[in-house]
Amino acid sequence: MIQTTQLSKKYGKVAVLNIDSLEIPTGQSFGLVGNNGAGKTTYFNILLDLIRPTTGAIVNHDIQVNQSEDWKNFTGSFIDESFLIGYLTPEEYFEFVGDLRGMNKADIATFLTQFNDFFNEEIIGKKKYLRDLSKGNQKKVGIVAALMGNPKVVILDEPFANLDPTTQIRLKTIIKTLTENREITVLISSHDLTHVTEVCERIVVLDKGNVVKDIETSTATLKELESYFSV
Ligand SMILES: Nc1ncnc2c1ncn2[C@@H]1O[C@H](COP(=O)(O)OP(=O)(O)OP(=O)(O)O)[C@@H](O)[C@H]1O
Repeated sequence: MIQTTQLSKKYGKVAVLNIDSLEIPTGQSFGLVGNNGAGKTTYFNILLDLIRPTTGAIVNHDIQVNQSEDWKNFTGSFIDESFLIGYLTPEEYFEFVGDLRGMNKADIATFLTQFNDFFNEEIIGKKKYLRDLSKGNQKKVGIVAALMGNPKVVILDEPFANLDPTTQIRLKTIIKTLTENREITVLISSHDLTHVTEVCERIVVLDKGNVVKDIETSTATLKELESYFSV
């Protein structure tokens, strides 16, 4: 369970996030949508203790994220390319992250074979530094690294952006597989309403930092969101 209580973030006098209460049960696939500047990344950054809230707190599986780092052992995330290390190759980066996650070389090799299709022969064995990969290929590395070491919580900020259509479809399969046993909590932000409604069982809409919709995904959700955003 991820519990958010009386959370706010202000820059100067400008409030960019204001969430009174939000509970994300364990095993839920949770989608966060909202227009540019709505506060999605701010929420994820607070959840990952990358920025401090002005008020309130987020508790990830009983650990208040800005009071202990223990949540890092079971939380995988990819927000943006600042999570990568540009002067490493993908293999070196996966070894680095895998090592942090308690995986040995054999574990890492076995883990990576699941993603052969997702990588589409563009990641492994190319002898390229991460900084020289295309934006989409950097994203593939970041997403896969976020899944290393059997995390209980996975947080992905706009995972579909910059990916080609084939890879987007493969990513949807990966996310659905990840969430099918309902043990892993997956949080995704997206501007792609079709993808997010397909992979998330719950969608929260942020507008100027406020929760304006909290929907259990159904066949009507995509239309509801499209009509909300077309106003
Ligand atoms: N360091 C900062 N100083 C001032 N304002 C900031 C700072 N960081 C973020 N903001 C503001 O906070 C608001 C929320 O930004 P955030 O990145 O969370 O939105 P978002 O929903 O992720 O948007 P997008 O869809 O464009 O990625 C924006 O108005 C942004 O300009």
